Parts: sequence; C-alpha cells; structure tokens
Amino acid sequence: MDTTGIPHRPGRLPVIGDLIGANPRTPLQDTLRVGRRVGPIFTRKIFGFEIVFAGGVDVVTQLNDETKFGKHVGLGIENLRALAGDGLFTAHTGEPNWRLAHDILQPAFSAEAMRRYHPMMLEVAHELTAAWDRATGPVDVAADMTRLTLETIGLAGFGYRFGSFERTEPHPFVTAMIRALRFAQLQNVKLPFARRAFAGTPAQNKADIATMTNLVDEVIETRRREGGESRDLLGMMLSEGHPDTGERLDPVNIRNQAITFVVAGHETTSGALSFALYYLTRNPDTLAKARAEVDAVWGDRDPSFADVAKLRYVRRVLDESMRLWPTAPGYSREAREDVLLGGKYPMQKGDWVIVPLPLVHRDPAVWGPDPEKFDPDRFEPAAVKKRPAQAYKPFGTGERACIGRQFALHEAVLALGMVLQRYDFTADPAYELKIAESLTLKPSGFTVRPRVRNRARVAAR
Ligand code: HEM
Repeated sequence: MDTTGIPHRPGRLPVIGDLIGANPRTPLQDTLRVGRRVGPIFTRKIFGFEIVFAGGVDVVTQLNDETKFGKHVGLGIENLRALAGDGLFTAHTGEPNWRLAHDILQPAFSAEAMRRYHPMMLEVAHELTAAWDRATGPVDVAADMTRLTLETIGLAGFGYRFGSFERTEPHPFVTAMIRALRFAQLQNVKLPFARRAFAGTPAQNKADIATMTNLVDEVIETRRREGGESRDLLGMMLSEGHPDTGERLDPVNIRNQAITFVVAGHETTSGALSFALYYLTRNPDTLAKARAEVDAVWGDRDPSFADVAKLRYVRRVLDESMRLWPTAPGYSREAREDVLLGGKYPMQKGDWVIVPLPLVHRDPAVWGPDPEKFDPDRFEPAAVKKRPAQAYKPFGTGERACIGRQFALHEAVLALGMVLQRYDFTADPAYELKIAESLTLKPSGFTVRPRVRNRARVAAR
C-alpha cells in the first residue's frame, strides 16, 4: 500500500525506521502508544517493512463493511498455518474448506449445543473451585483460568482430559503449543538475532508441531475406533456432512480444525476471565454488585443452563473487561476493491490494514473523555443502543467473526459467577497491571488469595 502521507511516530530514522523502542515482546502495546499519539490511521515501519494500522471507530466502520473488505490472512496468522493449515481461523475465505467447515460446524455453537456443553463446563468449573479450596496461598489467576478453559474445550469439544488441575507441570501439548505460537508470532521480527533469541529454533518448532499433531491424531483415532453418538465438536467433524451438499471434512482438515479449536478455544477466554477478576478486585463496588446478582439469581445452588444468561451484570463486567483488553487484540482487513481509507489514503484491491482493537475500544469520540475507566454500565442495553455497532468488536467482524462466541460467553459467565458465589478475594494492592502478549493478551503475575466466603452458606461440594 502507498503509505505516503500516513502519520507515523515522530523521529523515524532512515534504514531502521521505528526500530528504536520497539520491543518484540510487546508489539501490541508499542502500537497502542504510537496510535494514541498519532492515530487514528498510522504506520509503523521496521527496516523496509511498513504496516498500516487503523484504530478510530469511523475508519473501522469503513473497514468492517463486508462488501468492501474481508479478512486478511497475513502476518501472524499466515505463520500459524504451519500449525493449523486451513483450519477455520487460518483459512483464506476463498479456500473451499473454510466455507465447508464453517457450515458443518456452525450447529456445534448453537444454543442447543451450549445446553449439551453446560454440564461439562460446570464439571470443569468445579475442578477450579476444588483447586482454589485447597489453595493455601495466592493463586496465579491467568494460569488457573487457562487450566479451566483448556479443560473445558478439551472435554466439551473432544471428550478429552488434559488433566490440567492434577498436573504440576503443563501437559506436553500445552508446552508445545505455547512455544509454537511464540515461534509463529516472532517470525515477523525483522532482526534475525532477536528472532532467534526469542522464538527458538526451527527444529524445536518442528518437534512442537509434531507433539500437537500426534496427540490430536490419537484423540481422533480413539474416537473413530470407539465410535459413539457424541455430538460434540469432534463428533460433528467426523460424522456430519454439509447441510446442502452432504460433503464431509477430509482427515487432514479435521486435524487442522482440532488444533484450531483447542488453541482458539481457550487462551482468549482465559484472558477475558483473568482481566475480569483483575478489574473486580480493583473495583470493590462493582464486585459487590456482581456478587449480589449471583446470590440473588443463583443463591447457593449450582447454576442450570438457563441461570447462566440471567447474570446480566456479570456479563457486563466481562464485556467491559474485553473492551479494555480484548484478548484477541486485533484483526486484519483486506480491500476487495480500490478504496480511499478514511476518505484520504488510496488502497488498492488486496492492500490490507490492521485494526488494533484496544484503540477502537478507547476512541473518546464514542467512549467519552475517560475511556480508560472500567465501568460495566457502559454495557447497559440503553447505552449499547446509543453507540455505533462497530465501536465494540472483541469477537471480530463479518463472516469471519468468532464462531466460538457463545461458547466463550457461556463458559466465562458460568465460571466467573461460580467464583463470585464461592470466594472472597484478597489481591495484592501493590500489583500493577502488566500485560503479557502472545497470540492473545493476559494479565501477567496477577494473583489473588481466594477464601471460601462462608462454609455454612456455600455448602462444601
Ligand atoms: C473471549 C473469548 C474469545 C475471543 C475474544 C475471541 C475472538 C475472536 C476473534 C477476534 C476472531 C476473529 C479473528 C480474525 O478476524 O482474524 C475469532 C475467530 C475465531 N474464533 Fe474466537 N474468540 C474467543 C473464543 C473462542 C472459542 C471459545 C472458540 C472455540 C470454541 C473460538 C474459535 C474461533 C474460531 C474457529 C475462529 C475463526 C472463525 C472463522 O474465521 O471462521 N473462539 N475469535
């Protein structure tokens, strides 16, 4: 794309561009800093490689117009194809397997499907509370939420248990996955020595991908052998055909989808839960209100499927947490035809820009003069109605938006409700929010000390 005239950070240098101050561990936070100074449309350039970002609600409204733009599979996502091939997240929209898998798997995320997953989500949430009941000191929130979400997608999606709450060391799949994701993401670092230092070696990456693939193949093989009528994600991949043509997913694609769902289906939800708990411990009035809702709606019982959606305020806490820190922090949009970006900058068909969501979610034109303030009331229905629809996009946009949105929201409201129902929290008042960036965002080093509220009221389970 011709970037002439698009603002960039002051002090760009010849050859190295904006390299000084760029940290390979915090590309998003570096981008947000630049965007706040020179946005809403801006570029960052390292050596000859320049990327255009768009973070204002007006320009993002233009980019989210599906007739003019679509998902761009590039940069970080293209690198993930080594891992997930033409799985839903990494497929190009034009690849036949994207539409085929999308149409076959859509029913796996219907309300009816959520009703089937609910008991499994509940079972795993009990594993979390059992672990927190046993805790004698502070617990690492992001680590435990990751255990919860990994177990949930494993069990509800594939009937597989990673055993996360029983292990002291992560499951080998998880270790391999974390390294492989880091490897993929850091392939974009332009300095070879920095890339090698942070990303690991190609040989290690190959071994990590093999570890993941072997486990997934084993799970699929076991299911094929044992058969059964399970209508979980794997069951649908193995047994359903396209609703119109009857065409089935091929074995390689099923493997790609399985890896995709495990990866896409847990890190993001885990981060969202962790940020929500962080903000609750920092806002005692909000926490009291959320807990009062849980007590009023659920009392001391385990929530039924229908009870979960009744926690309207808890849901707003999650929505507001994902506004400030959308855990999948951006997406790329590619022009379907020649257009003027923001009415100013020519884009040719095929050109693309990145949307850093935390900037969109803080645009003062929409979110007011104090967009950093955590305020779940921003998600009261009347307030939502007044806002442009494109101002809030934590689950992406258009036909490539998140297929797992309902799964994530049901799981997250359920889990957050259950920990509010059961615990008082003491958080370290000196903790300052530090964001860890990988493919997704998480609060790093955030711990709480959970204490069962009242053993007589919240019966031991
Ligand atoms: C809070 C939790 C979640 C967030 C914030 C989130 C966010 C997103 C976003 C922003 C996209 C679009 C990416 C793009 O345009 O490049 C996406 C796509 C996707 N997500 Fe999620 N996600 C979450 C949970 C889940 C869960 C639980 C699953 C599966 C069980 C899932 C599976 C997927 C898949 C398969 C895609 C690709 C869809 C397609 O292109 O057809 N996500 N997600």
